[in-house]
Amino acid sequence: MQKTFKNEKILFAEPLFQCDGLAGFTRSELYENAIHRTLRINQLKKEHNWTQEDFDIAIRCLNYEVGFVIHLSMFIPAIERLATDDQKAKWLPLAESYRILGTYAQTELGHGTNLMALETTATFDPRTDEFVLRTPQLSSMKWWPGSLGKTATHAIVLAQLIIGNKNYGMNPFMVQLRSLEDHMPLPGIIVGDIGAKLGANSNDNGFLILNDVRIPRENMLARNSKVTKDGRYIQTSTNKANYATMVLVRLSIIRWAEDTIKNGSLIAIRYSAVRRQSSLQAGGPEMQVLDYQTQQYKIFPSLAASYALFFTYEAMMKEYEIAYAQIMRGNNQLLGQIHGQLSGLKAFASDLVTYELEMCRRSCGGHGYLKASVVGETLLHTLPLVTVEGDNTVMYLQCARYLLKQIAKALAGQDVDEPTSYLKKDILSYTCPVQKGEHCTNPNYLLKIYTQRAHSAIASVARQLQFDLESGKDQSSAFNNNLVSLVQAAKAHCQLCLMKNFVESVSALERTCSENLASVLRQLCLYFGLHGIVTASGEFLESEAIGLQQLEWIKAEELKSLAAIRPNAVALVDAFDLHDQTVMSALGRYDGNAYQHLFEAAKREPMNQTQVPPAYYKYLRDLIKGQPLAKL
Ligand SMILES: CC(C)(COP(=O)(O)OP(=O)(O)OC[C@H]1O[C@@H](n2cnc3c(N)ncnc32)[C@H](O)[C@@H]1OP(=O)(O)O)[C@@H](O)C(=O)NCCC(=O)NCCSC(=O)/C=C/CC(=O)O
Ligand SMILES: Cc1cc2nc3c(=O)[nH]c(=O)nc-3n(C[C@H](O)[C@H](O)[C@H](O)COP(=O)(O)OP(=O)(O)OC[C@H]3O[C@@H](n4cnc5c(N)ncnc54)[C@H](O)[C@@H]3O)c2cc1C
Repeated sequence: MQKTFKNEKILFAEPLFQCDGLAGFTRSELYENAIHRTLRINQLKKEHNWTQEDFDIAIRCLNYEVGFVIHLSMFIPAIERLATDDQKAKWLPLAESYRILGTYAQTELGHGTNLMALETTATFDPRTDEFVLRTPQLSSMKWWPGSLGKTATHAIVLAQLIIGNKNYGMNPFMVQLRSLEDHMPLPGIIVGDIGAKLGANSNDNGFLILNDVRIPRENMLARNSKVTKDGRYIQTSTNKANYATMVLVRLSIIRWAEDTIKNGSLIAIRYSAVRRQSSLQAGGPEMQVLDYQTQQYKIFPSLAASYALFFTYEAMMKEYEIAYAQIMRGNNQLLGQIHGQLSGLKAFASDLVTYELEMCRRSCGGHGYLKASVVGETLLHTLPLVTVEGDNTVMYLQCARYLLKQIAKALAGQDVDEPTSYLKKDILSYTCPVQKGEHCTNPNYLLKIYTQRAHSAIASVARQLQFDLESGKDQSSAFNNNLVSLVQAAKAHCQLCLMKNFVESVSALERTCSENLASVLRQLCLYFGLHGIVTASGEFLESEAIGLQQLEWIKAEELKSLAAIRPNAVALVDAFDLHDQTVMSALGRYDGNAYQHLFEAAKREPMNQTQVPPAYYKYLRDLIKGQPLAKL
């Protein structure tokens, strides 16, 4: 699955990268440990001539538990996408050599989703050929950017550009925050950490107040628009090109989601293989819990999702590279498609994995509630994905907006983008391909069912919107009246994309891999398709993509699939080729000795470093000896 990291032994030979879940670390220790890790990986890269891909895989091996991730995942990519060639020549060498450490400061205390309403301003001062940056009120302060609190020396600040008394919308500005001499905040800069979070506490997400901070005109990243010395605003590309960095990160979130669900399903399946509990035969031997149908029903979806997201990421990476190669040459033809696709898939992938990770955690029983199992930690670390780079609901709506435009083109007989080509079909000519039970074992038949359900959902909400508009509702009321259906249509399209990528990828692999492997992957793909229909059966029935008889056959086939996957379940997670130090779970170790590793982890617990706790001397001793307690 993940390209085997040939340098794994080098990485995990070092104690720095062996922290078993980093249990007991304070926030400051987590923060320091993360920075230390990033810089040590950078040294290893130089010492062993690693490629940038090796460096990136090393960070993934550590579950991104490293320092200044934003510098690498957003600050540098933003310079690459938003700066002119001259600006790149100035800023990229500094950023790539860590001479400056950056963040992407867009979200404010009062606004994260609605970029048009961001309050930070950058006012052009022609007298001094500078921009004056200001966060005018409490709600304007930048709030959330990663590494902003204590690390970043620079920020790409997204601000409303003001020239004279005209607002030219959100534009990117390079702002130095801290001295490169003593790391103190510069004049006019108030910056700090926003406080402890549910997870990812090694990251110093921060706040930033800008009090009339002056920067030179050339600090406006000007690939897509610039201001001349005499104060003229010149737009050289669509202003949405300034959103480019977010599109890239939405793509990387699909990869992040894939990585986390692989960890979760590996822990749950390996533990379920070694855990024996109860028996179905009175007096019989205790069963591996992995043999209970309900346990398989709970955790095989995460296994299938791991492979589905792997194939979808690979497909979307190719789609993204084609789109951005064109966009960087000034051809924005694919901008809407890649934005619509990645908005929806980022939301769908993060929704899917946060749900399935909790199922993986629950399937580990009590031990799933221990930090040492790491599956709970993985969930906490994954939760932000439903919010970062765009709240999922808002992202689904962006995807739905794209789908509405595509179906309008299809109905007008115009060309549509490849990902929505199914909208050109005559929705009324559909006949469910599953006409008898055994037809449920054909993933291509299931794909036709997914296609009809998505087409029907998009067509239905488009019709309802049209009806609302024709009955006199204004645009925004008609939209708000149908937001739930729009989200539903976007989810249907995204689920179709995952199924399509899974079916097509397995079909391509069949031509080169062994029949044994092909049959295992076909089985997993079939299961993914069946399970997806069962869990959204209402929508599949409503769209008439299937009838009740088909649903009955599909549910029966899904349960049969569980038994078919069971013999290969452990091998399928071993195939992720994840090092124990990557998974870091006492329950998911390759050697299967869960109880021993749990006990080792308990022994490392700081509270166990002394036999008698300090609280005994303060409170318990007198209590136990019946002595009168001093006033507390
Ligand atoms: C919700 C958004 C997209 C609304 O944007 P807005 O400017 O208000 O435009 P419209 O919805 O009216 O759309 C206009 C037009 O622009 C197209 N478009 C929108 N976004 C993009 C894009 N990214 N790329 C290309 N094109 C885009 C849209 O399709 C419309 O096209 P038409 O042809 O139909 O006119 C916007 O407000 C938004 O993106 N909000 C989410 C904010 C966000 O994602 N923040 C992330 C901050 S960084 C972060 O979270 C980092 C986390 C670090 C970590 O991961 O740990
Ligand atoms: C861990 C973490 C790291 C982050 N890192 C960064 C960073 O490095 N840089 C940065 O700039 N930002 C960062 N962010 C901020 C993040 O991008 C925002 O939180 C995100 O864009 C959501 O915006 P919001 O928080 O304002 O939520 P809101 O938009 O206020 O959402 C609140 C609710 O309102 C709903 N809602 C909002 N608008 C609409 C609408 N139009 N239609 C329907 N419903 C709507 C949402 O669905 C949600 O349910 C980070 C956030 C987190 C959690």
